[in-house]
Amino acid sequence: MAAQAVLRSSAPARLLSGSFYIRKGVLASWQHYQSRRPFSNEKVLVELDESTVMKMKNPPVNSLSLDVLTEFSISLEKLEIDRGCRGVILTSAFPKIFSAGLDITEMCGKSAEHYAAFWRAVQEMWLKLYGSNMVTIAAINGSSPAGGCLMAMCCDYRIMADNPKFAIGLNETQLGIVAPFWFKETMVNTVGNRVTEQSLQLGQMYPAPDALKIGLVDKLVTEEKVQSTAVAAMSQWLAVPDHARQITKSIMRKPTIDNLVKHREADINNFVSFITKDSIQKSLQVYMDRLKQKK
Ligand SMILES: CCCCC/C=C\CCCC/C=C/C(=O)SCCNC(=O)CCNC(=O)[C@H](O)C(C)(C)COP(=O)(O)OP(=O)(O)OC[C@H]1O[C@@H](n2cnc3c(N)ncnc32)[C@H](O)[C@@H]1OP(=O)(O)O
Repeated sequence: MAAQAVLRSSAPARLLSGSFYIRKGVLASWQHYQSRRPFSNEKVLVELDESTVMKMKNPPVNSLSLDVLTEFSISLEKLEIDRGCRGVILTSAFPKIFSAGLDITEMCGKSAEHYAAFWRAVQEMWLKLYGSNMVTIAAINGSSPAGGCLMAMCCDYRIMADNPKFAIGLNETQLGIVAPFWFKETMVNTVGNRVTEQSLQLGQMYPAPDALKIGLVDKLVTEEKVQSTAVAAMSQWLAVPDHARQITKSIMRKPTIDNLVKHREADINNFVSFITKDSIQKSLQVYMDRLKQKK
């Protein structure tokens, strides 16, 4: 029930509405006490040290299952209403993998109701992260295909481990599926139209150095320095007055967010009718089999 309640609330209210601050003020004291403690979730750890760090921990590859997405949205919502938290670093608990993207098993052989619930959870994660009032920094400590890349692109700043074996991109077409319009818009807002057009059609994954060249990530550092560099970047971003930074972020992102909010139900219906097609189910199955065979 709690998960559903959170999943129905919408992120733009956080980024765009003044009432958010009133709510923050009223609830601040007990929330401050509550949320300054680390959360002990199963698959999304929230550590409150020098900086607030959200660590995805869904072995083996941090695929974004319905559970992970739900837990992620709830954790982010908790931080969002915590006045003591102005910024969050998003990373992975595992070396070498940031996130393998959406959990393909959630999109195979399930009911239409399941697909609809799953897709709503994907949308909610995006609305909350892309629409966050907080400074969000992705510490990309490994590969990050598709939904993993989307999460990273939702952040304000991206630091990636400097290893050409780690790649990032929206590779959906390689699976025989299509990145929806709001994935596309997030990428356009990050790297521009021309690069997005080519990347999406080819389903291109960019090794870290190439990701830096096209502006998909902002900085490369050695694997060991990813998190400390994120902490340093966070202090830089937090030196800017919150209200000015938040309004600017909102001006930049509002049209993209509004577009999904407006078409949210149609987007769910589109996803369900697309993913239930036999040909798409077959493509996903072939892709999964190939993943398993590569060992
Ligand atoms: C016209 C309108 C359109 C409307 C919308 C329509 C369509 C919907 C679009 C949906 C958008 C989709 C977004 C996505 O995110 S799809 C997921 C894409 N992800 C990938 O392609 C990543 C695949 N995985 C990998 O490339 C590699 O696993 C790796 C992440 C680079 C890690 O490599 P490695 O360390 O070598 O691990 P393994 O490959 O051995 O994998 C370990 C086990 O994990 C399983 N696995 C991997 N990825 C996933 C995944 N995304 N979901 C579920 N399971 C995954 C893999 O099969 C291995 O399992 P096993 O141990 O049981 O063999």
